[in-house]
Amino acid sequence: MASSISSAAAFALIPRYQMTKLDLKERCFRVSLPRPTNVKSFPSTSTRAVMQVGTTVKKEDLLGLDIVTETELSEKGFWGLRKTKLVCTVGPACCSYEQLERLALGGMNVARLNMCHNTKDWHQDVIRKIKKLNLEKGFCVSVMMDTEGSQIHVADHGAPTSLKAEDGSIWFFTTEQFNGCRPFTVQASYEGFAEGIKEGDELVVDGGMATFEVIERIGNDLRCKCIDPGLILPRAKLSFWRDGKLVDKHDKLPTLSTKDWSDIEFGISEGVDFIAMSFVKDADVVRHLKNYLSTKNKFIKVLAKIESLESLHKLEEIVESSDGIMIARGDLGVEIPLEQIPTVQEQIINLCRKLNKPVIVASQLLESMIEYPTPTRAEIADVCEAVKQHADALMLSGESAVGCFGEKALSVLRTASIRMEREETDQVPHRELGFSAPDQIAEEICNSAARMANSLGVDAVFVYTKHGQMASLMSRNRPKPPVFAFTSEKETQMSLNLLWGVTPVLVDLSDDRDINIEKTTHLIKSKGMLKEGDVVLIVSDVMPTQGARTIYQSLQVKVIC
Ligand SMILES: Nc1ncnc2c1ncn2[C@@H]1O[C@H](COP(=O)(O)OP(=O)(O)OP(=O)(O)O)[C@@H](O)[C@H]1O
Ligand SMILES: CC(=O)C(=O)O
Ligand SMILES: [K+]
Ligand SMILES: [Mg+2]
Repeated sequence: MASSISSAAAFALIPRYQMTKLDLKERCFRVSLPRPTNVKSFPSTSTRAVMQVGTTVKKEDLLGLDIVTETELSEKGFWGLRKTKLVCTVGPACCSYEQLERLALGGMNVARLNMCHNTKDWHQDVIRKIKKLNLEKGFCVSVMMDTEGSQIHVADHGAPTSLKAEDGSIWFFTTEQFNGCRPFTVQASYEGFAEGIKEGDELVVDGGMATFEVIERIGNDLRCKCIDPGLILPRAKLSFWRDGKLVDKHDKLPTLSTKDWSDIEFGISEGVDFIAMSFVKDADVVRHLKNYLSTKNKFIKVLAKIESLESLHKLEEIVESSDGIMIARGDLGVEIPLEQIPTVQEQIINLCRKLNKPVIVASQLLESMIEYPTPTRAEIADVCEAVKQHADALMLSGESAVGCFGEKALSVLRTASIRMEREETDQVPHRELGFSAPDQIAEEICNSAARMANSLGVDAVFVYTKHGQMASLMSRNRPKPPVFAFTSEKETQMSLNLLWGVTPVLVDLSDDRDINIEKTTHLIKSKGMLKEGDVVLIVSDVMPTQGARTIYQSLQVKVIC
């Protein structure tokens, strides 16, 4: 894009902080330019990527950097890198090798597989395609498995795609299994769904898509009258309300069902990077899964999904016990009033910043793009608000899984989040996001490092890390320059894919900090990504095995020569 507009016009469009960089460094075409207003928004991924679908890369060309970052760096320089990470749900609309490749090129950092849908064979096929793309084409896309969990929903029984409930119509909600369609009858997924439910309670479909009043309970079944007409979609979620309060039924349901455990075994054997646990109730269940994984594959990260009222009551312990959080606004909106979601989202993100856990904002970010090629203005505002609130990652659900414009939706997420990141960097002075206790050396180093990186205007931060701890502490502080996290652990590289502003780089690190710095600087310089006079801030948690020095976490500023 830089070459398509004159340098004078380009200069006028560069935000303030980038102008400073230009003055200092005279590198106008290495600076990424914001989109001018007269250019059509949201280009398709295929027109912007230099790396074309179908190209195979030579391994020795990669330097442990993934191909998408390398292309972006060579086009736009350090300051042009996107920082917010993007998660795409894979479904029938994007599961071929070519479609997955296009999503990877479009910036997908993590592919999510929802075990609620489709067969194990289908999921296995997708996981293997992603791993093949990583291996053969130089991508670095992590795989997240999302458990089905136990929830009460309309069973999949091959009925028409949706049922229409008219005002005053009488419906029968049953647990009896049947195939096909029975008039005015809905099959519920869970045997005990009517337990404890009384006449006069309200049955709400999908958080308000339609509402019924319970008029009679007959054994396990309910006879209900529609009091707010609407649609009952396949797998619609069912919740009960009494006197304006949710009747909580999750306490009777296991967080990990027998099917979930079998899916987890499958995920372990297929080598997924993240397991997102649906309907987490408390920290115990998160610890239980983490303990189990520690005996099988300790590198798999456990993400707790916040999607029930109960999880909000135990938020702090859940965040603390997990490796990261997903704000699953779809189901959360079934359990709390919709108008509370923006505030709850902000509170969860703040807590994740405080406890240093990556957080994904999920569901309905660009819902209208399932059907339409452009997003609504409100959707863009939602995406920007999530970035502003300091989310690490944004997620596409139906938009990519079943939507007609999945690749475009990804491009919209990318463009909107980059724009918001720039405005934030430009306008907001450095804010202390990291908290640290007096004895937390690593935290204190990273808090200071972020402050220094911003005030010195360094070109990049290099972190040398074994398990990603220092990289996450740097990311938490939202430094303005990009963070390159060098690690020799493949698993660490994959888990860093969810961290805001962190580009993981796989290299063979030694225990000697100086050798590591020398080697990686040389590699990056040889690719033309660093030049003489560039300033790099260096943070390391790679511990020397010999020598008497005990302070192994270190901070250093280096001018490239
Ligand atoms: N693997 C898949 N196969 C078929 N359809 C899928 C698949 N994954 C997602 N979908 C479709 O995409 C839609 C949105 O996907 P997503 O998994 O985000 O939503 P969800 O089912 O509401 O999530 P959750 O059940 O975790 O709350 C689903 O309703 C489903 O129709
Ligand atoms: C993503 C998810 O599970 C939800 O929004 O409910
Ligand atoms: K799920
Ligand atoms: Mg959910």
